[in-house]
Amino acid sequence: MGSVDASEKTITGWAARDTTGHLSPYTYTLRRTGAEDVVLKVLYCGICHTDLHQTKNHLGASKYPMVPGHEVVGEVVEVGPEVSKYSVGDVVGVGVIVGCCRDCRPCKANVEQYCNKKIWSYNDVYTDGKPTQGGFASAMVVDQKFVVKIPAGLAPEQAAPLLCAGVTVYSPLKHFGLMTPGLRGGILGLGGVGHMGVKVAKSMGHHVTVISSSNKKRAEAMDDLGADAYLVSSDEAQMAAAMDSLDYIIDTVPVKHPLEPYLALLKMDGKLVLMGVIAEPLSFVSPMVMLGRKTITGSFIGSIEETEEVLRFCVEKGPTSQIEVVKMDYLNHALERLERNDVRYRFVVDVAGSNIKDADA
Ligand SMILES: NC(=O)C1=CN([C@@H]2O[C@H](COP(=O)(O)OP(=O)(O)OC[C@H]3O[C@@H](n4cnc5c(N)ncnc54)[C@H](OP(=O)(O)O)[C@@H]3O)[C@@H](O)[C@H]2O)C=CC1
Ligand SMILES: O=C/C=C/c1ccc(O)c(O)c1
Ligand SMILES: [Zn+2]
Ligand SMILES: [Zn+2]
Repeated sequence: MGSVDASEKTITGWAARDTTGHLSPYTYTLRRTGAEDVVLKVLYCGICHTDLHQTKNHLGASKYPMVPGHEVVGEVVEVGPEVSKYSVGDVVGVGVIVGCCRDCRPCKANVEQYCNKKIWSYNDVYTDGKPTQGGFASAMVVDQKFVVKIPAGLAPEQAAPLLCAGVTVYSPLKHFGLMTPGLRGGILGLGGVGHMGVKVAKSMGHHVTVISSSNKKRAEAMDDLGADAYLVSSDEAQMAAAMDSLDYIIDTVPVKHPLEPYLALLKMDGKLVLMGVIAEPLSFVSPMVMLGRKTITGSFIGSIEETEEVLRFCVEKGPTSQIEVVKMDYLNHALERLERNDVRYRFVVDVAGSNIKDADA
């Protein structure tokens, strides 16, 4: 049993106000702690490309002011009276989803990320009618169902990228039966999600080929991340030599791009798993999938269960995220660098170390 603070907390987050995506301090109130709510002091929050899509309204549904951030690691500072899973002082994580209906087929199958009534951790409306706000803030209040424990052996800043990027690659590999050692995988786009793809797939015993838009990341991919091969997508000779060689490709490119060059890399029955959030039609001619019985599919983050699993997997098998830790006053600069593909490979904001001044403090 925990104690409930009956007052609303006034806190500060960094919010985008319009489609420029520029973030600045914003004061708002958190809901009163409900029976099953966990209040966390945010320690670290990773910056995902989705934060850019949302703050800049790439998907056309952004609502402002918007405090982004969905790779949140925090310390529990208060729990509601019916919280059984967490206690004050626990280090916990929150990802993309903070609510679901609990009654539909996906919810009953514990794949709540596919619930049509899911509630996003920001840019959405909570059950009390208030906007949800994310992790670039001093604190969050989250229902315990959408909170995961950060296991011992994982540094909090290291854990942050696993809560979106990590589980986003783990979930389809598991769901599509692609965890068998010896498989040959491709990672298209070596950014935040892509680099976790290399690390997780290597830890599963796969032969991993990075497919990148330039040669700039070759040495790092091979020497630091452990990739086995590296292709530059514009190099026709390299791409032709690699035809019919991959069991799957995890495609993380965040902008419109042709699919056919990558379908050609797949073996018979190979799978192209789309991850990038792209609000424009992508195209391919049907023989590219028919002649080889290939699959184009997609996958959306992972469930809470899979998030707990990927955290354990990383502790047991050892893959770590490669991060650049920055303070909150670097957030806009970090987003600009992310937009111009200048990060190796995930920014993580040291929120607690940034001395955010809350009105209540
Ligand atoms: N499906 C899901 O559940 C999830 C989807 N996403 C989405 O996945 C995509 C990737 O996210 P994330 O890894 O954080 O993004 P990053 O920006 O960190 O990485 C994207 C990578 O794609 C490549 N790329 C090719 N063309 C471009 C371009 N024009 N601009 C930028 N990058 C380009 C780059 O790799 P290289 O230099 O090797 O070419 C780049 O590093 C985003 O659309 C994001 O919204 C993210 C998380 C979960
Ligand atoms: O970063 C995680 C979110 C991914 C995402 C996938 C699909 C979609 O329509 C989104 O708005 C976000
Ligand atoms: Zn994300
Ligand atoms: Zn549901």
